[in-house]
Amino acid sequence: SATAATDAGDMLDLNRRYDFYGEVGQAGIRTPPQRHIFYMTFDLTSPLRRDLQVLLARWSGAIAQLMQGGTIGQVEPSRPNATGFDTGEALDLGPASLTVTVGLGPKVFTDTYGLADQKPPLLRNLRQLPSDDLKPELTGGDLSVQACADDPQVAYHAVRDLARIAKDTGAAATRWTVMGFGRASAGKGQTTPRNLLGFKDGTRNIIEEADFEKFIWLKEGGPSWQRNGTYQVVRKIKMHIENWDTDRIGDQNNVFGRFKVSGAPLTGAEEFDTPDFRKQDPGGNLVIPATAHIRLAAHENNNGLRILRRSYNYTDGINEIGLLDAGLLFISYQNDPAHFETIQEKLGASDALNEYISHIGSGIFFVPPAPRKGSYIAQEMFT
Ligand SMILES: C=CC1=C(C)c2cc3[nH]c(cc4nc(cc5[nH]c(cc1n2)c(C)c5CCC(=O)O)C(CCC(=O)O)=C4C)c(C)c3C=C
Ligand SMILES: [Fe+2]
Repeated sequence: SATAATDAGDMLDLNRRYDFYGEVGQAGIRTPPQRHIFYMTFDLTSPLRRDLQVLLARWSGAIAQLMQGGTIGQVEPSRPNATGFDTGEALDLGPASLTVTVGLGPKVFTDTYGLADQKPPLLRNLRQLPSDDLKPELTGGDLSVQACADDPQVAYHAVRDLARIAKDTGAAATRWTVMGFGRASAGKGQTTPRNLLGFKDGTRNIIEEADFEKFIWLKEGGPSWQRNGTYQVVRKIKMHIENWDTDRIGDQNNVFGRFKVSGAPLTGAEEFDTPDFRKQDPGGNLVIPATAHIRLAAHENNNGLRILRRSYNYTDGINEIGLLDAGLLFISYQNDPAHFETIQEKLGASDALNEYISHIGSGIFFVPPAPRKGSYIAQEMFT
């Protein structure tokens, strides 16, 4: 059709704002995906516990103000020789549904910071997975910041001003970053968007509250302050889109096990029809092929495992040989990082999509619950 999606969750309201404090998990996880992301990781640069503590406190205060559409300090100080605190480029743009989600990497929970005994029980580096082609400069990080908004400049401003605070405290320095667009996942009330391969992405995602309780928020194990936290896995996945564009449509549909335009499974007619993984054609071949992405990833074929996907499309422009350089910033949330590994172990080994993608970046972070008002992210781990 020639019209844009008009589900309630697709309507842009640049005055919409979310709360940083007091929610179950941090904002930016269950929040219906906004249109843009600026994702950045940081390395810790100070060995001092106090510096990390001050950074998390100052980030929290700043994020709370930014999510309300405010500045984090003066843009134009009255004394002419003073420096502005807020860089100013988001003035007048509104809150634009900004959420900033902060994650803590494995190095936070070490003796360096006296935090080894506070380590989230399941936090560790991901194991090496089949088909990994990870570049060190796009991998790892001790802190992550996921800023999402309906205006890209609002998201960028948030990350930029948080990076300034990191530098100012001497606690952390930038490591790797991805700017993404065209949310490649759907939340409640949203039309399923498309990734850069042209397929609807996010059809069978976690939506219901009961599933968030079951698969996303941490409920037990570890220190009590970690309750309602979750684990964030991020993968920068390059897509060889120029090769993809030369592939026959029948093959493209077989790669995913779905029809490109409707998003319906190859065994159905409508997007939300349940795939029938047993169905065979008259020749005895599986209608959804053995190597189809959805067959390998579906909870029916993974002992009921489900993860929340909150990905975005990205482009890095043109590569060194003149090809379009683009892909998917895949972000998933789950209450055990092994759930991601179990699915990716299968995908990395057998997915027909592997011909067209490479996992080039990776990170894993514990995302603490939302702080209470007057408190800051992970404050309890310092007490
Ligand atoms: C390890 C987890 C996953 C990675 C990595 C991943 C990469 C990836 N996916 C697409 C496109 C689609 N994925 C779809 C479904 C889907 N993908 C995963 C997991 C990973 N994907 C799951 C768990 C599911 C749901 C499976 C199911 O229950 O049926 C789909 C189909 C539509 C949908 O349900 O979202 C598409 C399309 C790309 C392009 C990609 C890497 C670049
Ligand atoms: Fe997928």
